[in-house]
Amino acid sequence: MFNLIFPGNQTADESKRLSPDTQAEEEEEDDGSPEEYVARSGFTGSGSDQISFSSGDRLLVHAKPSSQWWWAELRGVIGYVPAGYLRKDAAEGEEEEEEEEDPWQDDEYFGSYGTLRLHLEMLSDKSRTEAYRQVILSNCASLRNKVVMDLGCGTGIISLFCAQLAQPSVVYAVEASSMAEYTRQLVKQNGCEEVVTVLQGRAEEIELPEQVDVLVSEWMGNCLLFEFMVESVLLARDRWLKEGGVIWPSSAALTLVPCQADSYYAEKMAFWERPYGLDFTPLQPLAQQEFFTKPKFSHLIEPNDCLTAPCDVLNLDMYTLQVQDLEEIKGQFHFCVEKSGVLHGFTAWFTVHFESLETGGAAVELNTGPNSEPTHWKQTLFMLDRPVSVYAGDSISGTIVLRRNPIWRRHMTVTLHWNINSCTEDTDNCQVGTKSFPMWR
Ligand SMILES: N=C(N)NCC[C@H]1O[C@@H](n2cnc3c(N)ncnc32)[C@H](O)[C@@H]1O
Repeated sequence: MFNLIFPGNQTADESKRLSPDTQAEEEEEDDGSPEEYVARSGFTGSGSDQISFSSGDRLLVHAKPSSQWWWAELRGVIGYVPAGYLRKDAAEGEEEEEEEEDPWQDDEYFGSYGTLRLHLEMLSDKSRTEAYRQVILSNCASLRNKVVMDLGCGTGIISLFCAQLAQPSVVYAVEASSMAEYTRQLVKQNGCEEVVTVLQGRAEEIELPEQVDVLVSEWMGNCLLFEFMVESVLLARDRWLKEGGVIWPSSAALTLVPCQADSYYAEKMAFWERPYGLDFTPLQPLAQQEFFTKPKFSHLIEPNDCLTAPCDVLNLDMYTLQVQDLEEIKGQFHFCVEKSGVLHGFTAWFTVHFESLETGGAAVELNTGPNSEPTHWKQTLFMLDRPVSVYAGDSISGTIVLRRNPIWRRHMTVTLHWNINSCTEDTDNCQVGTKSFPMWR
């Protein structure tokens, strides 16, 4: 898991990592006059306060209330625009060599996997790590003499499980970060060098000496797709997986549920109502913008926060999924409210399945939802701008769209559209809502 750009609720030690907030502070102090920016790519605004633009449009930026959303003007229309879609327009004659930032942000990304913090977090996650161990254990007989690729092996834990619990002919452990040199030491330290070969490099670029029978990877990010490491897995599948080979995980599902989030709402919004007997409610619009614009990663939803039964909104088949499918993935949902309560938002989590190498063998499942052992991913909470009371029998239906950022290739925007239909016959009130959540650019 990797927090490329930290959400508003980042912890103190994470705040020192480069994030747009830091970049915004580093930009020269502006003198308040609007600045001209050029759109790197087109954007379709959602809601009344965002403006749409096309690639190449010149926008006048009047204010930068946050690192994610700026207040800008285009052809007389003013509204919020996503800062990541804009680049400064070089002044006339000024030779501004704008250092084009890597859209994959690989320096930060692989740089952070070169330290132990994230590997310790992943290895300390027993649910995650034991699930992969169970996959190897339950397929140990079929893995005999097989050629395996472990994509993004990190410290090599999956490769070591393969060598320790089964007898594959070889495991190619591919790792792009500097952790690879330590992974080699761990392989040797555990007497697995006969079976495990560590290759340092990006999976898309390294050369394997042969095709593989099994491609295994732990690629899942927050809300399943964040980091978009899945693209590397699909490219490796197409290039290195034998016809009839097995990919682990074999499938992935994203699950959604309408939920209450009383304590989070109280902590970030209700707090301003009467702090120390004073009325701080004029700050609530700021709180909404700052705390509810982005999803909340690592949210732990209690089962009784769920207002309905959850619903799988996306199902990905790792054998047929194509890289271009990742640009925009749509899902639908229909929930029946089981108990009256307050709809503060929606919570998402994922489940992956590992099919058995033996025909008819049992699949292994890794479920990161509230009814399973917690994992380091926990769940992802999408807070609505305003809570809505809902009643048993109401229905909540709508769509979820995961739209990959056309510029920052590890990021996406999650857009929710919902209709709340009251069940009481005498009122035909149907509340409609929509909100887009940048993750993170
Ligand atoms: N969300 C996750 N599971 N992240 C695990 C990412 C692990 O895979 C490594 N990794 C990610 N993408 C790649 C890639 N294309 N090639 C090789 N290693 C990769 C990364 O350095 C880290 O050790």
